[in-house]
Amino acid sequence: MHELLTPQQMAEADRLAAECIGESYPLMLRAGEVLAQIILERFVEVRAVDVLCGPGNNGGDGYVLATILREHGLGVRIWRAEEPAAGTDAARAAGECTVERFDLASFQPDTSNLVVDALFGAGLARPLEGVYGDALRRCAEAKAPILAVDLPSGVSGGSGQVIGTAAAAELTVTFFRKKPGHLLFPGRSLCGEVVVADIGIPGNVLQSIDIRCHENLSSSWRHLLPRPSFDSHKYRRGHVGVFSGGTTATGAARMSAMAAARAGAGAVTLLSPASALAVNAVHLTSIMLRRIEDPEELSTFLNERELASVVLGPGFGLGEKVRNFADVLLRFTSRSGRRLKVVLDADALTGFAGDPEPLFEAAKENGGGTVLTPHEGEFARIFPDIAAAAELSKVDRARQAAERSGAVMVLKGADTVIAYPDGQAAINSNGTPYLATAGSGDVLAGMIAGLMAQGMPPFEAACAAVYLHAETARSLGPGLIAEDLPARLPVILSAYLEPPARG
Ligand SMILES: NC(=O)C1=CN([C@@H]2O[C@H](COP(=O)(O)OP(=O)(O)OC[C@H]3O[C@@H](n4cnc5c(N)ncnc54)[C@H](O)[C@@H]3O)[C@@H](O)[C@H]2O)[C@@H](O)CC1
Ligand SMILES: [K+]
Repeated sequence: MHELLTPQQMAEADRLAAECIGESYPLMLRAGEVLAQIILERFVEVRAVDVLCGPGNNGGDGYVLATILREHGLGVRIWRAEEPAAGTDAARAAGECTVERFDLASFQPDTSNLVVDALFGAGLARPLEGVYGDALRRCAEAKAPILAVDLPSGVSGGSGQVIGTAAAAELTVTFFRKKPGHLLFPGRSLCGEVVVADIGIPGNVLQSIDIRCHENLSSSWRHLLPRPSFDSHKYRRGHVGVFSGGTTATGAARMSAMAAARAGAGAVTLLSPASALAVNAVHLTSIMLRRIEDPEELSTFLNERELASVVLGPGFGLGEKVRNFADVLLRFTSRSGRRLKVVLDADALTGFAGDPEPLFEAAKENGGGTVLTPHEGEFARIFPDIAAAAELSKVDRARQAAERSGAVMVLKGADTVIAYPDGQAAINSNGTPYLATAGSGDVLAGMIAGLMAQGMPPFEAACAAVYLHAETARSLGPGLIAEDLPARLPVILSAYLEPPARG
């Protein structure tokens, strides 16, 4: 159930289902029934319902719902600006519905009633304004309780962007599968709770649809989480290198290093400039320490020791050095024939601002073994044109950046998107505002490197790290600081290493 369908894919699923069943109308009847069931179960106090019906099939669901609710004795009124076009399922539903209609332009929300927003769903094609926008604005101002059918009207199912106007719902009932717009902000915050209802679309229609986007749930990667075998030794569990900044900027790398170790890497070495060796040494116990001053020393070290993955960027500093180090790391695999997976974060991204081509070239040479972890600001510095393209969803921005760089992209935020160069993408949905704290990104970079070092493929390692990072933060809650995350990670990780419960 973690597939996310674009509105076009959902229309295709509806079409295939109708082909299977013989007609599409039963799906609308079922949609109305499940909506009624949910309202009767969840809004037991409500005695009257105002159903706002649009001209398409979203409105059609509203007409079916209104009929059923009235049969259950609720006070029901329909508010509409236009009737559905003749010959559509919505027109049939409207024709079979004898609930009294009122003009949407005169709708004034009564906050003791439930408002059902069945104006527009998957078919939203232009900015929602005029009589529709005004009605939703009045709902928002009155803080009327709203149940949205499929999506809050005005929210794009594809991007989660508001097109024109939208009013926040308490509950959104969507059909068959979620859409990206339920998980991407601002759509996510306007949906309230999202319930996915079964309206009889057979699951096998998905076999004919090329799904490229998923909700980041553990079922996609849990089976790939590394488990040490009895004959493991520390280097077989993967050796991670993390690069430290200078004397006054060492903490970020130590947090990455600790996170890599807590994610299960067998050995972690902090690679520090000479100036910061003493300060790092004071703080390290199980993490090893080694001086790396310049690209030559780095190459020697890489040739000497079998590193599985590295983190470059947290607290590292900008300028030639970070660019040169990134180049050596990204080209190591093709030069040596030994696989080195590379996580570039923070300064290793900003270091390429204004001239990102060398980064993309080198990352491509690393053949899918690179993970870039920008937040929106860092993203805009290395992909300014993609960041500025307002028509692209966050998923499409991450995808285009992954394709351009040949790297797995972790575009961070409250709705972090993980994208693979082939277009596969996952949207994370368990984020928490407690993660908006200094150093949490350094921990994430270390977790990704730690999982990759143990052999987890980069895309799945990034998905798992993003999810487990958020889950760890949720378990800590108020007062969380980044240092808490690695310490807490083993508890969370062990829960996901248990075999999934049956059923
Ligand atoms: N078989 C199906 O296709 C099913 C569809 N279902 C419902 O159907 C919905 C999709 O139906 P539709 O494709 O008809 O799309 P909508 O009902 O979302 O809207 C399409 C109609 O709205 C108009 N429109 C679009 N944007 C507008 C705007 N900003 N201002 C004014 N008019 C605008 C279009 O011209 C079109 O007439 C889903 O969201 C779901 O609720 C469900 O009934 C389940 C079955
Ligand atoms: K709607």
